[in-house]
Amino acid sequence: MTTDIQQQLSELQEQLNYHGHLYYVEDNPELPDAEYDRMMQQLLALEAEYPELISSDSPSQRVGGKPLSAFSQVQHEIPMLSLDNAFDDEDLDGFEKRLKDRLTANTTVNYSCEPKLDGLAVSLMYENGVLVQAATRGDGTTGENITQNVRTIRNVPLRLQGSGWPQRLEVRGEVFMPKLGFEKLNQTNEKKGEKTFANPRNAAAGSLRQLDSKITATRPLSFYAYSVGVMSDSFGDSHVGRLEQLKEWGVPLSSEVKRVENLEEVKAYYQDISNRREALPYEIDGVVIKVDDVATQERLGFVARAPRWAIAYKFPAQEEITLLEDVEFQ
Ligand SMILES: NC(=O)c1c(N)nc(OC2CCCC2)nc1O[C@@H]1CCC[C@@H]1O
Repeated sequence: MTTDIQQQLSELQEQLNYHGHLYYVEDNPELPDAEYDRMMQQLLALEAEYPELISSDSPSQRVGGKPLSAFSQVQHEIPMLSLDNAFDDEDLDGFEKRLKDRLTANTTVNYSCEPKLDGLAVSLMYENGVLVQAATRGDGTTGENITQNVRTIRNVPLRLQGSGWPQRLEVRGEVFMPKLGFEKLNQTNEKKGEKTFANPRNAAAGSLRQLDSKITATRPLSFYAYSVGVMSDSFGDSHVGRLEQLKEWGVPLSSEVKRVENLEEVKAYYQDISNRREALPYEIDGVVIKVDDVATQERLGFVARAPRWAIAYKFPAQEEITLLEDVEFQ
């Protein structure tokens, strides 16, 4: 009897995970929402009848249990670093000069170019392909355990897809609130006379810091990966290649991640993203440039808390741009 029910449960979970991935990660659903909801109701009914068969990575388990009294602490096995800043092309030239001085002459260096998402850095730990822990970056060494809240983020896979992932795999990335979701949340809160948020970053931070994950579950949060931390088996020798491998395993990435072959192309990428910044569905405050080759990253290492092999190339603060417009129209 139970095996038959178990068969039915795992098929429903499989279907809901597959269609949930298409909807939340690929933004390309195959199923009408009503059909998806009907299947979820079916799963919930079955699990209510056989609670002993509920598995933690079931799609029905996204919204956590009772509220926490406090967040427990998490020690990051590998520190979560911050980034040095560049503000103009000269700073960028200096970044490349410093790193090339430390490499054998005329080493060609490819770069990974990524939008610098303006949200909160988090760490997702997967064991045997199942999400077992999520933590904030905190001070880089110690963060807060926000697993219950991160599980409510619809594009965060509770279970990795495909196969071949390391037994332990830490995915690092940014939790953010897309601009449209932010606008809707503030309008709703305004109407209800509740507090509104100053910007999507604050809204994301406030939503992740809820002790009651049922509140987090109502907030339009999203997640994009940007690096790998702990891995029990190493994979890939290119940073962009690793990110693409994460995508194969069902982990969402920004579609703007790109490998380029030299600093000129980095500057062109920066200009292109800067031109399209207002049209992007999420807020960014620059682009992140990384040496793509993993072995070269390891050779270059870090200075204090920031890597020698990565830099954030920031846009001028918005108010400066406004001043500039004032000057032009005066
Ligand atoms: N905010 C981002 O989009 C971003 C990114 N695309 N890539 C990285 O790479 C890490 C790994 C190596 C050094 C920093 N970090 C990012 O954000 C960091 C997290 C903490 C401080 C920065 O905001």
